Amino acid sequence: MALQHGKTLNTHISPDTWRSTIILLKRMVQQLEVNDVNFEELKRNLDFTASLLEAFYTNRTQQSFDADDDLQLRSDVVPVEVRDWLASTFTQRVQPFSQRLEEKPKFRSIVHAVQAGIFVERMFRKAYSNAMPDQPADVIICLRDLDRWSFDVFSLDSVSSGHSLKTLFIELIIKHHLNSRFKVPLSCLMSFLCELERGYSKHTNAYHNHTHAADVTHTVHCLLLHTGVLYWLTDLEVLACLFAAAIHDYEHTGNSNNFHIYTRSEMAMIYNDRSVQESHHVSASFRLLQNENTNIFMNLTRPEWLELRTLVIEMVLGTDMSSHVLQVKAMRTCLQQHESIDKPKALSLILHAADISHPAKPWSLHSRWTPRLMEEFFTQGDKEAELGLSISPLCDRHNTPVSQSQIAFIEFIVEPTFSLISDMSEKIIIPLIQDTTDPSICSRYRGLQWTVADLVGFRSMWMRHTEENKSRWRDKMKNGESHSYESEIQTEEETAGKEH
Ligand SMILES: Nc1nc2c(ncn2[C@@H]2O[C@@H]3COP(=O)(O)O[C@H]3[C@H]2O)c(=O)[nH]1
Ligand SMILES: [Mg+2]
Ligand SMILES: [Zn+2]
Repeated sequence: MALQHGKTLNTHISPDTWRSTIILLKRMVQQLEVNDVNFEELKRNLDFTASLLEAFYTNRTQQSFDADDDLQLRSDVVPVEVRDWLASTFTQRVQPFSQRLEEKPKFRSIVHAVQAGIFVERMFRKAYSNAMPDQPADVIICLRDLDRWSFDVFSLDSVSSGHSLKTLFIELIIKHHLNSRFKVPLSCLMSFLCELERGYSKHTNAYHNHTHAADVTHTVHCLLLHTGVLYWLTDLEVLACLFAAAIHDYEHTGNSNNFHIYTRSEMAMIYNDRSVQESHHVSASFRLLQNENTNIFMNLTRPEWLELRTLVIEMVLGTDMSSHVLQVKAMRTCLQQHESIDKPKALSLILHAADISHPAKPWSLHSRWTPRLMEEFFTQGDKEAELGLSISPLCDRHNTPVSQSQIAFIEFIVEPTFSLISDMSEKIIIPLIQDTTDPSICSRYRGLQWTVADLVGFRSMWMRHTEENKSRWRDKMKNGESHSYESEIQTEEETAGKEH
């Protein structure tokens, strides 16, 4: 029994986490023995162990991802069209990672980490939001859920009159104290965000618009918070993460990179077919900063600015889906070989995970993103048909198995990525906790202890959602899914009607 457990744990929950749990349980017993019980703490610790056991239980039924065999697509399970799409989108052999200066991960001091833990704990528990004072009441109410994985960005977009990206970005910058730390002029920030939102509307995309950018920015914030990776970062790195998320699809054309390459678009010519759109998103966003009125980083020192730019470029280029397999493989190998984790690689993976996170969110959100994305794919298919090109996989509005493709996307792409993020975060966070030997820090230990609990809870939370979403898609398949877009839109409206 013990051996069997150990085997499963190696893939999903690290021995360090189990050790921390045992310490926690022993501490609870000691407290009970001497009748020194803090009910809040006891409840939190029990929550933690329950979440861990829940994650363990779910893991046993979870299909594991073997990075050595790329996507491991079994032809009897995945339809040909979906397999073609997965292979052409995620396994393209691209250029090796660019050489960067050998950079050892820089840990914030443990004192810093513990302080951050307490700070984050406070952020979570705060019953009010730090919203700008002149925000409408509905916006303030909506932003109270900002730290929650189930935060509804569609609601924020509606109560902020279509300014979810602007509202959310400002809120997060203030929340992380980055405006004061980097002396970001508020007027510049406003103008920059207006331009950013304008760029996201340029091609009137159903999916790749400012709401998606707001969603990804929020998700990056949540990932940093719930995994505890936030404690590992400097303020500048947090700023880089939020900025990269906000700009990561700026001026997206609504087409795939392959479409740009096949049609020899202007962008493909400029960027030599390499990460065509991602290169544009970064380049065009940095161009915005060239203008004095929109230069939100005007008060950064030159080294700060260079470090931020390097990080943002690497993170946004890492959202090119054709680098998915390489990214996942490299991080898996790093974890397996107990190498130190490269910060830019870790942060790129977090942005990539946030970019594909909606299938790991509640169905009420996932079911609203899917038809938007499908409509964008189908619009490209219509263009391809018009141009006499063959229609790309998943882009034929009359013949696309949406449910099957979503199940495959969740199983082969989303779950392995989130599993990796969870493992990586454990590896980053556990040493921060174990190194806590200074007695003055021990008294503040509870903040970080709580974070480990949150990290374990995070794993079981996303697993619950991916399982639920796959099961919803399976039900749709059983009920005879029509391959037409109209039926998907109707489903979305029904869902929204039922759940709101
Ligand atoms: N098939 C499928 N692809 C998705 C889904 N969510 C995101 N993606 C793809 O993942 C990509 C991530 O980067 P982008 O946001 O540029 O474009 C996104 C889509 O191409 C999904 O639910 N299903
Ligand atoms: Mg993109
Ligand atoms: Zn995106």
